[in-house]
Amino acid sequence: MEYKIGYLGPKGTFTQQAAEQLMPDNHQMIPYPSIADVLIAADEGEVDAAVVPIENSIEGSVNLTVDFLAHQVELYIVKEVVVPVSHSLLVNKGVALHDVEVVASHPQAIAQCRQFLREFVPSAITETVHSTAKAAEMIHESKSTKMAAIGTVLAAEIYDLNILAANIQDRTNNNTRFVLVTKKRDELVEYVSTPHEPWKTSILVTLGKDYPGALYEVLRSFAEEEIDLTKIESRPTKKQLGSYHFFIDLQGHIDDPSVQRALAHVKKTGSTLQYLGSYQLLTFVPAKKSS
Ligand SMILES: O=C(O)C(=O)Cc1ccccc1
Repeated sequence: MEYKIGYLGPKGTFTQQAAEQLMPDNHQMIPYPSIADVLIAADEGEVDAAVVPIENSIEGSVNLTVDFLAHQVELYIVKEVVVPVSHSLLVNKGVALHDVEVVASHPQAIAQCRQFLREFVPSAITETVHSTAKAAEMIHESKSTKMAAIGTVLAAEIYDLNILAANIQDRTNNNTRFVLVTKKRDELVEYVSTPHEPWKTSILVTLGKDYPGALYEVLRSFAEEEIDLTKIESRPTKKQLGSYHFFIDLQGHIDDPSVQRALAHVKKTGSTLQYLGSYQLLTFVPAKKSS
């Protein structure tokens, strides 16, 4: 089966590298200019699935992705991969560090390299664009002698740029979680899942009404079933100030009896549940260095 897979483009993003690992066979890989565009494309059936970043070990959730999954589209996570992210500072040939007046990239990439920027290009201003590779493409096309991009080594090759500095992220341990999301949940889960690997489930819980211990009751439902939570994050419901819902990742499959019992209990407390998918983790395989 050949699928159409949308990813946050253009060519040379970290997301493309994640997409190629998540869907390694011969699929049609289609770059989209923003996270919103690729999620809408998957929601409207223009592609079979989309790959987007969802969480970073330094900066936390990619809010745009998380909020889109909650409010804007009906898509399910069917697989995740954690990619070690190493950023490079990319410029047109002949440009030196002291020439750099503007540093462009995805906001998370800029945020992950703050210390480097403050130390080495303290007077440069930053410009945020939809992806790291978009910044690289922009610099190549504009032939700018004042701009640098933060991006991948792959983008340096594709857009014919020099790497002024490598590994510029503030922490060496910089990992990003990417997810494969789709409307064709059952078909794609079957395609990407492997036997004997553990499952995770993502849900969104909205408290029914606010009372002392409401969240505690929700958490107790999982504790009683001895279900391990791997993430809990509150995000505004966007309805009024101070109103939140909770993104919860838990260990187990939605069909596990203990998960079913816990979720039934959550519902009994008056909370509503949105299922975001049960999926497995793909182990990332670093690309072999070309010699
Ligand atoms: O995939 C990319 O290249 C992006 O622009 C998103 C991103 C930014 C920073 C870390 C990982 C992914």
